[in-house]
Amino acid sequence: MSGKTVLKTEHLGIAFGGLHAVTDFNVEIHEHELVGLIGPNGAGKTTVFNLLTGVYQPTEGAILFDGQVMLHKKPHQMACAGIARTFQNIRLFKNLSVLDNVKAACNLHMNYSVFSGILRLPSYWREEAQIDKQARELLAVFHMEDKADFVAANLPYGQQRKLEIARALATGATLLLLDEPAAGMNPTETAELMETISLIREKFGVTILLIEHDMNLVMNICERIVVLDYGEIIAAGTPQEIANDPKVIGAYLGE
Ligand SMILES: Nc1ncnc2c1ncn2[C@@H]1O[C@H](COP(=O)(O)OP(=O)(O)OP(=O)(O)O)[C@@H](O)[C@H]1O
Repeated sequence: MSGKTVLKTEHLGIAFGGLHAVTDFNVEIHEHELVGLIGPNGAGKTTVFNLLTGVYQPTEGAILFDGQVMLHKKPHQMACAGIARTFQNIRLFKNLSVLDNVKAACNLHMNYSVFSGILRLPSYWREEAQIDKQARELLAVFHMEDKADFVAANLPYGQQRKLEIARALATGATLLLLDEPAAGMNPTETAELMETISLIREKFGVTILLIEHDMNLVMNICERIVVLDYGEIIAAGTPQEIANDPKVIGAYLGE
């Protein structure tokens, strides 16, 4: 596999009391890769995302991001380092406009001081104008520029999901973790989402790890797939290899 390693986990694991939700999770993901993380309900997929984003601290193993060991990092520190995510249940600022949702994420890297922000000094306005421009450009990539002033809660479901991805990208992330991006979407919205995911990978050069139950989406756009069952990796490989793996078939059929 070519390209530098963006994310590496070494024997990553977490136990909640006696329950080992994730055990000995080892993956290596390279720059620009699009990797799927699949598995039956309760297999530990979201827990892996919570570990990678600092929501949970591992009880075993390590996470390396861009070659750095990410030890005891909080969610905002993971975001600043370049790991952004979306959620299974959409978490937008529902009462804010579409544009403000994206701008709030851009603010992660704002440089003006609190002082110039409070006093509205020229440096604040310069940066504010720049962020406005960036946010609108990002919305245009998602064909949502005409929705900039809509209240987020009023968008159709599929567009709320797209906005969540736009917001994750606006943080300047290099690794995007998408938790069931197609959940609740109709086939047309899912097809459009698949195009959007491919497009943003090309345009922004991001690396993507996605959890998804829609096998059509996973098999079509992922280059590699990692399969979890009862918190452990039972298979990893190309979509073709995964589709024919007896362990995977067994896990899905509950054997
Ligand atoms: N904070 C927690 N405390 C206790 N148990 C937890 C916690 N978070 C997750 N678990 C347990 O860890 C296991 C894995 O859950 P997780 O949500 O990661 O699965 P999943 O693969 O994402 O499932 P789904 O596809 O249904 O979303 C489950 O048994 C769950 O109950």
